[in-house]
Amino acid sequence: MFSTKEIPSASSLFATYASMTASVMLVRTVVNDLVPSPLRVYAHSAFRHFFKIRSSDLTLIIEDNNNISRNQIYDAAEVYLSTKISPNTERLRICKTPKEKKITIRLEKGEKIIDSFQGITFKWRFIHSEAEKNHPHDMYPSRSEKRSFELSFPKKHKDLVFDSYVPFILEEAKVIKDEQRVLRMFTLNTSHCYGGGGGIRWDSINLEHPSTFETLAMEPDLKNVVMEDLNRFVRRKDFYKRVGRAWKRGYLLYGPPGTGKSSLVAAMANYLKFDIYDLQLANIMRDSDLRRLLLSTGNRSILVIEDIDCSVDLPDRRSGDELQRFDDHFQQSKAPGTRSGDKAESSGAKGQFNAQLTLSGLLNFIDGLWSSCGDERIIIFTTNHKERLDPALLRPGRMDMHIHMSYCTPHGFKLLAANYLGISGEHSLYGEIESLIETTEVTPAQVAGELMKSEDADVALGELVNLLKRKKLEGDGVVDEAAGTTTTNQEVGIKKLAKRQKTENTKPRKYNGRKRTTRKKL
Ligand SMILES: Nc1ncnc2c1ncn2[C@@H]1O[C@H](COP(=O)(O)OP(=O)(O)OP(=O)(O)O)[C@@H](O)[C@H]1O
Ligand SMILES: [Mg+2]
Repeated sequence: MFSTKEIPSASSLFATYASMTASVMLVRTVVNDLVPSPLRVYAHSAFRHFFKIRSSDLTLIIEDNNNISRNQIYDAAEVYLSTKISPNTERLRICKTPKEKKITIRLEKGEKIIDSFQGITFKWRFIHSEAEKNHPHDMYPSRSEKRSFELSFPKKHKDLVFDSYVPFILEEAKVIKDEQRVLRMFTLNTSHCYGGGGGIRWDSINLEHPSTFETLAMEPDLKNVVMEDLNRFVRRKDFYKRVGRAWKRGYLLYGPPGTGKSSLVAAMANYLKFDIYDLQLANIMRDSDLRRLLLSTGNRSILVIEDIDCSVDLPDRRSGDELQRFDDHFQQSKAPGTRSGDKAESSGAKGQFNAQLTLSGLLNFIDGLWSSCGDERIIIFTTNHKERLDPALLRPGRMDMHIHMSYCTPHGFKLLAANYLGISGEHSLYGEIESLIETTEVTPAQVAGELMKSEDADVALGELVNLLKRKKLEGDGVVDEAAGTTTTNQEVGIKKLAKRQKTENTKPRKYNGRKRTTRKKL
């Protein structure tokens, strides 16, 4: 603190400043005259080198692209940092496109985020700048946006950042993106094909099937085996490459109608976050179409062919005349007044005329070109009649896993009761239901149907008891839905055994067009 007396006057301050400036200029003139220029420059830079204040931090610049392709680290950081927004953040950008499930949150320019990883603090800053691009031939300069992140951290952790932190962000972003990903369900659009211009092509809608492994009534051991198999498949990219196999896996789901085959396909898609391509072979007439369609499927997808036993006939290749007749027939069936969507009708027509599509052709293509041109492909066939399938489909290595979806068990029933009625513990009717289920072949779909009849657990379970008793009363037997006949338990056993023996002894007959009146879709 100065006393009033000690405060220097403005004129004395000016005089001091003027004399100092004069001295500095004098020294500079003397040095310039006496010291040669190169030596002067060297001395100057050496002085700056030794006396500059050094930062202990390293800053990495992560730009959004390198002018050719996107920078994966930038994209991952953008996703990762959107989960690290702190209460201090002042400006954010939000967006939601029709195809997105959730609102996307991104940082606004200049915003900072503090993150910590393995006890180390990382400072992130989002930079968004606009630069003018001046090309020699452009009359008007265009503006280009540059987005980047600055990542600052103590220099000594440089290796940790490259070896652990950045890979961690890439992995985390993948998980977050998978969670947010809206799955698509692709089906065939035939409206433009065969004379209508264009060709058969995939159309997609959001896949909003709610089936998951939690909601599936399946024996826990089987469920675990399937989930573990899927996990192993997705994490073994390097393995498949090393052993020279295409990164694909095939599943055959078989069992009576209403046992959850389609639900399992949806559960697998939801679990892996894979899109579904529902290939209705009945709509494909030419190998060339099939090839084009399969090649246009995306990676990380499940290709499903439902009811493989009835959707493909395997005739010998027929003459071109017959193919022409088929095309004519197809055009007629699309004429007004005909039921073009009738599955029985179209499969009958196909069985009669289709000459170009064969199951072995399909399998060869799937084994060959298609499987090797993409990554993370799953193919699933479903059938109610495994014994009717062509041996080519069942030969080792073609379908990696055969999954039998069977009738409801006491465990499956309890899971459905918990899901549909919210019963968490026991119920007075459980004992009776469980013993009835053990001795009656009832599908999970039938059980679910009864449980949906009332929100009142007592009423719904009462309905289920009635159904089970009715089934028992029908001659202590079961309804063999696949055959559409009622048989006794013993006969079912005998019939199954007979079928199996027949299958083992003889080549399965080619089954052409099993007709079903109702068709459940994914
Ligand atoms: N195992 C199951 N767990 C839970 N729900 C099931 C199960 N099986 C069937 N359901 C219920 O029954 C309905 C029909 O099942 P789904 O379509 O999966 O049977 P499916 O085996 O594919 O029959 P289909 O052979 O006729 O195609 C489903 O929407 C689901 O609500
Ligand atoms: Mg099905």
